[in-house]
Amino acid sequence: MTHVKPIIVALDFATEAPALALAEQLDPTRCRLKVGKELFTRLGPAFVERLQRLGFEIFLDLKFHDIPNTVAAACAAAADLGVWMVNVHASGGRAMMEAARERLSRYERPPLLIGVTVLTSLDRADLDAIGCPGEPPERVLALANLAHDAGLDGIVCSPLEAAPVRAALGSNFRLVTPGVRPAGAAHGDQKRVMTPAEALAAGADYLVIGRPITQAADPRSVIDAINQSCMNVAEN
Ligand SMILES: O=c1ccn([C@@H]2O[C@H](COP(=O)(O)O)[C@@H](O)[C@H]2O)c(=O)[nH]1
Repeated sequence: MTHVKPIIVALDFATEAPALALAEQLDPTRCRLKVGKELFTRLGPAFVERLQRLGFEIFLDLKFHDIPNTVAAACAAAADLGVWMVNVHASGGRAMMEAARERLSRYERPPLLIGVTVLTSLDRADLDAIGCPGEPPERVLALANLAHDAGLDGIVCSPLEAAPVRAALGSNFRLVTPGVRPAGAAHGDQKRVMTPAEALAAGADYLVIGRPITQAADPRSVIDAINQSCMNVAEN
């Protein structure tokens, strides 16, 4: 089987007009949308609902990281909004992730609950500097295991770690990968990067892609080209 609709477009905009203009150009059968901290802080739940009315499944990327009670309540707020996917920082700990899981289990159709491992903008030197020495894959695997044991549906990691996490945690654990760049695209602040086809071949389920699409002259053709490049990558 090949991947169905792997692209999640990161809708990182400062105002409503360009975000809505892009969403209205895109096809919900070809991609999902991600609403992150910038857009959500500016436009709030009403904008998420508007995107959902256009037919899009929404990944609400707010990366909750707080005490268990607070994170569980925030996840419930996301579920009430009807989003498709929500995330928490796995480094918030097992009790925090379990509290989120328990709270979402009260919903008939809860959003997918995903744990952020090591941000794709960090490399080994950055981990050293924040007092977490070691290679990113080592830390990603440890946090992936913790998220899995806490009952989460998957993790955010870079595609570079997809293969070892997939091998360790099996085919049902969702791997959501930012740090994806079509060949030749600028990496910007992303440090752990692969192309879309490489990411899927390594075991990623979803490709979170922002600037290469949102800043393109013709975002739809970039999405079509990425989907085309991924067509023959088999699921593993
Ligand atoms: O580790 C992470 C977690 C989240 N992100 C988010 O993904 C997109 C990537 O955007 P690009 O423009 O393709 O770099 C962005 O919204 C981040 O907040 C991430 O990059 N890495």
